[in-house]
Amino acid sequence: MAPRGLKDRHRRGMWSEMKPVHVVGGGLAGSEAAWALANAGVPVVLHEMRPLVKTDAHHTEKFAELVCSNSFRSDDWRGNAVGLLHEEMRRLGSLVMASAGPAQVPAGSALAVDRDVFSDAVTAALVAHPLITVEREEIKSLDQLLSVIPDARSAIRDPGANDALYDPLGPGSTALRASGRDDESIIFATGPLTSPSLADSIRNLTGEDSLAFFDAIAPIVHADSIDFDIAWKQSRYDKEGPGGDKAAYVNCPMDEVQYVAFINALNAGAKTEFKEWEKNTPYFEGCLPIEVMAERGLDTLRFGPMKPVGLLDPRVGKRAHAVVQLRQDNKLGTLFNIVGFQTKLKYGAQEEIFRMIPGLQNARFARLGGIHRNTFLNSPKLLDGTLRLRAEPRVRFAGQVTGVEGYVESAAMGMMAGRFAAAERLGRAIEPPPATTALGALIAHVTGGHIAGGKGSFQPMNVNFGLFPEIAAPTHGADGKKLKGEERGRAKKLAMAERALQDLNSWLTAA
Ligand SMILES: Cc1cc2nc3c(=O)[nH]c(=O)nc-3n(C[C@H](O)[C@H](O)[C@H](O)COP(=O)(O)OP(=O)(O)OC[C@H]3O[C@@H](n4cnc5c(N)ncnc54)[C@H](O)[C@@H]3O)c2cc1C
Repeated sequence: MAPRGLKDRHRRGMWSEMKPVHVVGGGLAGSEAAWALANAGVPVVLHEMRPLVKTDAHHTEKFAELVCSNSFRSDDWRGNAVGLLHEEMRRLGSLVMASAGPAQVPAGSALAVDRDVFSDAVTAALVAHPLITVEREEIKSLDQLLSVIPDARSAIRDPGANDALYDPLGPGSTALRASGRDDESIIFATGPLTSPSLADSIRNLTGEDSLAFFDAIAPIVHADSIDFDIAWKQSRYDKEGPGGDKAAYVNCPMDEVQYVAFINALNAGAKTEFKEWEKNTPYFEGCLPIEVMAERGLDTLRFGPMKPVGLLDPRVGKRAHAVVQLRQDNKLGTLFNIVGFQTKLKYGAQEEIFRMIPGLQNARFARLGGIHRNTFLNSPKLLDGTLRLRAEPRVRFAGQVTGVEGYVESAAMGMMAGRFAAAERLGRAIEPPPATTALGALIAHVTGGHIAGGKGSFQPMNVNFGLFPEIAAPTHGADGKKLKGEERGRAKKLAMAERALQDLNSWLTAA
């Protein structure tokens, strides 16, 4: 997948003089960052600690491993912000998007993949690229790849103080060049499970002490252990997927008595104990453990992941009181994950309680749910507009550790960090994409565009239209009729998406 001519130019030694950019972490973000750099003609050393050092969630040594769900969520750019992000990434040559296409499995209007086919494709592309060298090692501290660390704490007290000094095109460049430090460039894309020693080093440099909190993993069930005399296949509201498939999900119905018993069992089930350092750390709101939702009230789950709307139980010809949905997890269709059922219940309790779900009474679990750490920076305070650490601008961050949430968002932030670092290395000016685009809106979120002065409490976020600048919503449809409620909302999203793609194209042309 490397662009034509790159291999030849590499063989002729055109880049032999150029110092590589180091990318630490070969997850979603690190893979995209390495790809963006290498395709711009910049050599890359990609450092990945797996399989020598493991994380609590990864199971393989592949790049861009999907640790939980196999879904990149909606692929519809016209009505959904993550679908728009897919489209923008495709236009910028995303490796993740290119590898997802051939790995796709049925999931209605969502883009879901066979996780092995997907990661194999990303890994093969990176390993084959002539400008990418892979090093399997843990980078234990920020300064392991840097010659000298400046007085970071003073820069934290006065954010931006180092900006001019380190700007490769700015007034301080000459002094840095003389010291041989201006061509050092590292992207840390070590993700929510950044190894503890590196996390300590980041904390020491930034002075931040609130880098960790958690979210949880949903269980995966073997398809042949689902009882299809009870469960049935149907997409919510019979929404069509790409191949016209209206039955992408497996649905397990519950009546009121079964539902109440299930909630009681969740509330009583044995939970994983929090470690001392994990206490008082908040969850991702979008990824709450099922038992935490159950604690919030009897009907919370019925209005969340167990909502029965848009689904008709064919056995009785009516809507169930609650429905548990499962989504295909691999290309073969042999595994299904329980949608939204991330959990911190103990393994024994999970098997017992999830087998109370009608249709899953004999379920065999390929993977049970789990609990994990999530490491992220207070980015509005720490990072500049091109994702550089203000206190040490030779260092960039990318991916989930910057405070975005989700596979696609993490990959997007890797792609942008790679493009910024490539432009810097090649001596080209680069502006972040406009905030009217999904990519620009995400960067604005993490670098403080939406939090005045970078103050306030910063929380990781999925891409959503709430991050985009306002647009006047169309009041009338193409047929001249006045739009109402939901119609107007849809028209507004479409207008925002069209504006985004237009602005992205202008930005790409100007770059
Ligand atoms: C358990 C779990 C479940 C999740 N479930 C979902 C989900 O279902 N859907 C979703 O959209 N998002 C999910 N996320 C959130 C997030 O989108 C993913 O974690 C995503 O993989 C983040 O991409 P990343 O590239 O930033 O980090 P990662 O993909 O985790 O990549 C980071 C890489 O850095 C390596 N690394 C770490 N420290 C070092 C070091 N010191 N030296 C060298 N290498 C290092 C790791 O081994 C890893 O390969 C989940 C996160 C976790 C932890």
